[in-house]
This record gives sequence, structure tokens and C-alpha cells, in this order.
Amino acid sequence: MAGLALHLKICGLTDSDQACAIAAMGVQAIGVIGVEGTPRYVAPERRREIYAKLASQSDVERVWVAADPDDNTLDELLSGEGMPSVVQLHGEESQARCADLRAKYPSIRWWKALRLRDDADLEAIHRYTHHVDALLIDAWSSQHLGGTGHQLNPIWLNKVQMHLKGGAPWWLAGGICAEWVPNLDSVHPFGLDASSRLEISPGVKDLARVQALVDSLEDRARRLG
Ligand SMILES: O=C(O)c1ccccc1N[C@@H]1O[C@H](COP(=O)(O)O)[C@@H](O)[C@H]1O
Repeated sequence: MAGLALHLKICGLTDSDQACAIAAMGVQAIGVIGVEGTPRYVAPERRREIYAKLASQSDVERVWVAADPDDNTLDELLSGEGMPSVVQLHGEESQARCADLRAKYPSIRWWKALRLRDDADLEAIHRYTHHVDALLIDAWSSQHLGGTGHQLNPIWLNKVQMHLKGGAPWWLAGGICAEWVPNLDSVHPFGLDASSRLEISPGVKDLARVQALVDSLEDRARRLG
């Protein structure tokens, strides 16, 4: 994928063949959901199969999306074949918890998802940014932790971006798809994280929509070049 300036993570995969097909499109990260009771949840053994197959065929980041994982779960899942390279914390983890996990598992990269509603939520950026390897900025929903397709207001994103300056690299999530890319001209995340707007049904991606997003990022990179 020559010329793609923004990194791309495709999240919510449930099938190893589809995960590998998307990795082969040149994306940098593939996410699998480990939050029980959510529509794209994949059980631990199957997650391991997906990560193991990805690791054998590509060098993409293998992201485990978790919400408030306990110590036993972490000890069990962050060892052996088919482990993730990144844990994306999508729950209520405090900044102290993030710092502890990062110190305890230094070979894993720790990303913290922040679900933002309004200006009052922006102080969280400053609390977390020096305790994680990356932040993931997502849109707020009162009912779901993620995977909602809700998009952040592109004008407000300019303000969000000012708070992120000088901190950890950040990924932008929330309803990302090819049609949304033109909103990014003045916003410069490290990468984009896309899921539900690329789907046929929860956990099943439409590869044509994934390819359209890849293509639109290449066009953007050429245009801003
Ligand atoms: O996708 C899910 O089902 C999910 C469940 C629980 C926590 C996080 C989840 N998804 C994360 O949310 C972002 C944004 O999704 P979308 O593009 O707005 O649908 C997704 O990439 C995951 O990281």
C-alpha cells in the first residue's frame, strides 16, 4: 500500500480467513473483540487462532479489544502462541491501571480508548496520554462501549486534536469509512480505526468497502502529498 500516510486498523473481525484477506490489503492492525455480550465477541480460543494465523502470514498488529480485563484473564491470554501484540482497553480502566499494565507486560503495546462527548471529556486525554502507547479517540454512546458507527463532529475534532498534541500517538475511531475521509483534511491522527460501517453484518466485513477505505486513504495521501 504505497503512499498511505495514515495507518489503518480494521476492527471486529471474527473469521481468520477474512482477517488475513484484510491484512493482505496492507492495513497495519487487525482488531478482535474480547468483550463478552457484544455482537462481535470472539471467544479466547478462536481469538488465538485468528492471531496465530495473522502472525504466520503478516506483520500486522494483532489487537485484542478488552473492557476492564482482570489479572487472571490477562495472565492467561498474554502468553503462548496466538497472543495479541496490542491490548486496546475499552472499559473504565484508570490511568494508574494502564500504567501498571504497561509496566507488567512491557512487550505488549497498550492503547486506551477514550469515548468523547463534549469539552468536559477532553481532560481525560491529559490524564492518560503519558501512561499508554497510544490513545484511541472514539465517539460516545450511552448504550454501547464501541462498534456503534457514531461519528465525531469533524469541526470539534480540530479542538480535540489540539489537546492530543505532544502526547501519545492517537487513532481516530467512530464510524470511519471511505465517505468520511474528506473530513480529515485538517485532522492528523496517527491512524484510523474502522469497523461497523464496513460490515455486511456484525463481525462480517464487506471487502469492497474495506478496499474503498484503503483506496480513499491512498488518494488522500497523494492529494496532501
Ligand atoms: O465493535 C464492537 O463491537 C466493540 C465492542 C466493545 C468495545 C469496543 C468495540 N469496538 C470498538 O469501537 C471502534 C469504533 O467502531 P465503529 O467503527 O464506530 O463501528 C471499533 O473500531 C472498535 O475498536
